[in-house]
Amino acid sequence: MKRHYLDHNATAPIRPEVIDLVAETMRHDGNSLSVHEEGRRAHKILEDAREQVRSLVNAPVNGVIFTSGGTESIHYALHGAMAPHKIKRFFISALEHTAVAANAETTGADIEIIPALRSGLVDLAWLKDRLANYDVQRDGGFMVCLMFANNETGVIQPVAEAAAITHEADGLLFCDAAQAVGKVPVNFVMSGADIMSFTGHKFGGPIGVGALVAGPNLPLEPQMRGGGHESNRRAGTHNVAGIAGLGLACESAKDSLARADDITALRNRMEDAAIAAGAKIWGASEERLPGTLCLSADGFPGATQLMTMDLAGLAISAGSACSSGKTKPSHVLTAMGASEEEATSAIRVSLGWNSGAEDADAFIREWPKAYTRIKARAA
Ligand SMILES: Cc1ncc(COP(=O)(O)O)c(C=O)c1O
Repeated sequence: MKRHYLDHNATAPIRPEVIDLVAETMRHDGNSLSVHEEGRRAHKILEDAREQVRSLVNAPVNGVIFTSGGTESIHYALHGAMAPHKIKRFFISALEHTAVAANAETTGADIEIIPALRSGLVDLAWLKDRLANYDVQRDGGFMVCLMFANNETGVIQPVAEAAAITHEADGLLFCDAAQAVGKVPVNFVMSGADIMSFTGHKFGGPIGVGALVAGPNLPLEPQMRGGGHESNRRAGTHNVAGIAGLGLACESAKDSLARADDITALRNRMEDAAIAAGAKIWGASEERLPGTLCLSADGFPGATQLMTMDLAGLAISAGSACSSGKTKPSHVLTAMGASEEEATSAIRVSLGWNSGAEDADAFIREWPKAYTRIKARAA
């Protein structure tokens, strides 16, 4: 049976040209700190990849630090800011990936959750009100954490506005752009974020390689210490092949950005079919990632939907699968005001760089049929 992969937000298939480059680079791997020819070649590969990353997200010169992925970048951003910026409090949007709150908790700083609106946007009015009473001299430094786009609903967040509110009160803004880079235009400078993170495997790069982007003059305490890699900012022998793959994925992603309207049209076709069958869509009133569809289907548990679609040849996800690997009710939908029934009957369908009409058609053929069957059984 032909499989249809509709779970790009969990991880996207790696691009074939990236596999070729990673394999080729591994054959000649050198240590980028070695001064011999092999080392110099590795160094050049890294710096070329850094330029490719910089160009995709408009990062400042010397503003890209390579890491092992999104989770490490989040850890680095939060823990690395603690001492230099005397952080005493994190304001974390209720929509963030679990890695953000989990890493903030281990810093020992206080945490406040910024509520979400039913639309899937963060509640900026809440943040504005809260920061009007915040005094950095009295209360200590703070960081606001707001993702670029949500992994479950795809809703694009008002990062630039949040950054302006944050800076007005002398805080730092960290933006987890893991789901946005390579899918929609991301411009670090225009976003207003002080620190941004992303990961290669969400848009066709290799798993296990990502980046932290920050102005070169923003003090951040290194979290991995040892060798002098990444200009003493992140120790450990470089994953040269993986980084070369990340660079190429950034280059190739420019084509996917050009396909965004096509991907949106495919998503909208699936969405219309789901609505016609009785589904409720999350985040539909806001600007979303082109390929992301999050729906609830009363009486059709997410785990059952996942298994039914899997048997029909479609890979989708249910609940917070992206972050937990489990199908517990999504904290994102719950924060948006979903009832328990709505949250437990939610699934996420996500398209990406290699999705085509046949993938959307498979969903349109299989999902409404399955839901109609479930409803008929319950009647
Ligand atoms: C929004 C978001 N942030 C961070 C991550 C973690 O990235 P990584 O899997 O590279 O550690 C993910 C994906 O799991 C994500 O969706």
